Amino acid sequence: MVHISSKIFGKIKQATRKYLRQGFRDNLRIYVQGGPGGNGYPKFGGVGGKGGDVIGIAKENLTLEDVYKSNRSKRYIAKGGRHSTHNFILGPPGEDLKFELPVGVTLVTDAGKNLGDLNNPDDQLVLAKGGTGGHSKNGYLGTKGQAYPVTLDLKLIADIGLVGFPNAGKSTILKGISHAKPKIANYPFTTVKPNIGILLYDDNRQISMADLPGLIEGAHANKGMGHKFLKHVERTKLMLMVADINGFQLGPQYPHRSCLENIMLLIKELEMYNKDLLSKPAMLVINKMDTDGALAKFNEIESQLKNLGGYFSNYPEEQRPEGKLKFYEIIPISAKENPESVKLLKERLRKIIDVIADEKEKESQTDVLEEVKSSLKERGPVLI
Ligand SMILES: Nc1nc2c(ncn2[C@@H]2O[C@H](COP(=O)(O)OP(=O)(O)OP(=O)(O)O)[C@@H](O)[C@H]2O)c(=O)[nH]1
Repeated sequence: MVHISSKIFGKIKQATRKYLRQGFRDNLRIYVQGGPGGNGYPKFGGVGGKGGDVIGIAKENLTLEDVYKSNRSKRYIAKGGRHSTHNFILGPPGEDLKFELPVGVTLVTDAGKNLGDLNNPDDQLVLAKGGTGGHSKNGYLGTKGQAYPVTLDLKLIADIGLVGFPNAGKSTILKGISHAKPKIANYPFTTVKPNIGILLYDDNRQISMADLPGLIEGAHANKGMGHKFLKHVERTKLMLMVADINGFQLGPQYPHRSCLENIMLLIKELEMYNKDLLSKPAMLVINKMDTDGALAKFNEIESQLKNLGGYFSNYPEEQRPEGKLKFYEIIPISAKENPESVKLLKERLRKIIDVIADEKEKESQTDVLEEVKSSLKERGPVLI
């Protein structure tokens, strides 16, 4: 998309968002090393103690900045196992090194091996295993523990992620929809905290919504930055795409793009990052319906909105997305001037999130059923 956008928008001066200037840390590279195993004691067939493991434990309300500040050396080295001696034939194991990490981190080694995710509080993950103790089968020499640099990559976990070009009204929607006293989620994103809101419903149901502003803006403004934020969309249950009915123009020197063109660019942007994003549940909001001529514009494009594929086919291949993004619903609103429309949006979001949850539930039930069926096929009685 970077190149597509630059074709369309030309070279764009970087616009830095406030929280980007504040230096929000969403990844951190550390070094982990399991403790070495202790040596065995050949004379008595003694076994050396196992080296300690390095273990990460997920904790809420923690940021990667906190992790960094608590250990600026960024080295996590577990204790070695003790050697076997004539007093301790079985050498005592080395102590594990446990430390806390924010909920939502993925841990990847430099070689690209994914060690796993910490998605829920108190989840634990062994980042580096300690070495085994020396014994008769390994010449009584303890082995080294695993050791490598690991990158902690923090992904936002929210039910809904707002996706859109700058100025479309994402922040206004977030503020309006979680208005009164917006409950700011307990997410470990100190610097982006104001961009995550909770939608509270009468029955106390809560749905979290994240404004991911750097997302698209960054993708076309400078290489990498937009993609850096696009990763947060991956974990949301629903993408809420927001487009201004009047379209978007980055500045007087750039061409004006219509609402439909913006939608196409956004979809292409998502596709270029990860085409799997297009199979995520999505909903489209057309904002600023209070502005002059908005209703006429909406009526004009309504049929095309329902058949985006047909509309995109008017554009050259390199500009239009290859895949399709299916919107559950398309809702025109005015985030600023029409609280009723925002209320309606809030209700529809609840419905859709519930439908998605039901579908997931059915899927997991089908999975279990399939598992049971296949295990019966292998081991169960043959029914004649
Ligand atoms: N007329 C009108 N203006 C709106 C509406 N919603 C938002 N705005 C205005 O549009 C401008 C941009 O709104 P934001 O909510 O900051 O948009 P955003 O998508 O978060 O923009 P970035 O922060 O640049 O990503 C502000 O001046 C808002 O007051 C609307 O429904 N109608």
